[in-house]
Amino acid sequence: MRYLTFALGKGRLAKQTLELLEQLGITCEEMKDKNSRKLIFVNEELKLRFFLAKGPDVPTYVEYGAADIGVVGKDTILEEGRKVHEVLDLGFGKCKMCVCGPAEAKKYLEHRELIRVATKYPAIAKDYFYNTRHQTVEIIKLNGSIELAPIVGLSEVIVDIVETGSTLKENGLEVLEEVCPLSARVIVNPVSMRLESERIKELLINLRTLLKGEA
Ligand SMILES: Nc1ncnc2c1ncn2[C@@H]1O[C@H](COP(=O)(O)OP(=O)(O)OP(=O)(O)O)[C@@H](O)[C@H]1O
Ligand SMILES: O=P(O)(O)OC[C@H]1O[C@H](OP(=O)(O)OP(=O)(O)O)[C@H](O)[C@@H]1O
Repeated sequence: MRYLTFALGKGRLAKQTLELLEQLGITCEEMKDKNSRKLIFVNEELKLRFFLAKGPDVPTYVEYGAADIGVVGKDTILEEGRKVHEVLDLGFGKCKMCVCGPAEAKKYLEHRELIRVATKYPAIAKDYFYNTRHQTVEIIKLNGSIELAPIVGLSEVIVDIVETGSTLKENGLEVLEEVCPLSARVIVNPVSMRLESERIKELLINLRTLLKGEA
């Protein structure tokens, strides 16, 4: 039997993903060793391999088949646009992609003005402004602390993730429009989906049953 390989996004989603897999009896003891510099972890008994990667790299590993299955935020799936099957909403990591800014920026949206939009998600921002709002804008890619942009005058608005809203509030900004809801999703390589359909289907059925029980 060949190994089934999982790519998990580092950071916020990793812990809950591992906890969920553990509830299905899929454990990887080695992965819990915080001092280890090892990148790939193996469960010999179940013939499974796991690795942690930067979120945006997860769909890349899955598209190329270097991982059969991945767990990543919906934002990353939309932004990366990779050829993968999105098969399950895990229901955690819930947040929203929003257009945010100071209250005064509402008028730029109402009048569809040529404004600057700072974001870590240029593809999502472009799709939203051009295809949904039909508004021409200049998109500026940033890599973090996006809320700074309208404060220091880099852009009129931002497109960013909002969870509790406290980052916005503490910086005098607000949600101006909601782009889409987000949560952690399971993605699968299209070829693996056919070649390993039995094992993958069983895993998905077990995950769905577990999630229903938790709902
Ligand atoms: N408050 C939040 N901020 C950012 N992402 C969140 C939040 N709540 C849930 N998420 C989800 O968690 C995923 C992973 O977020 P995390 O910040 O760990 O990774 P990242 O954005 O790639 O971070 P970094 O750039 O710091 O490595 C996001 O893609 C998103 O789907
Ligand atoms: O609505 P809230 O609960 O305040 O969460 C939203 C904030 O969290 C994320 O930033 P993150 O902590 O990932 O840091 P970053 O801005 O450097 O990416 C996101 O980009 C927002 O800034």
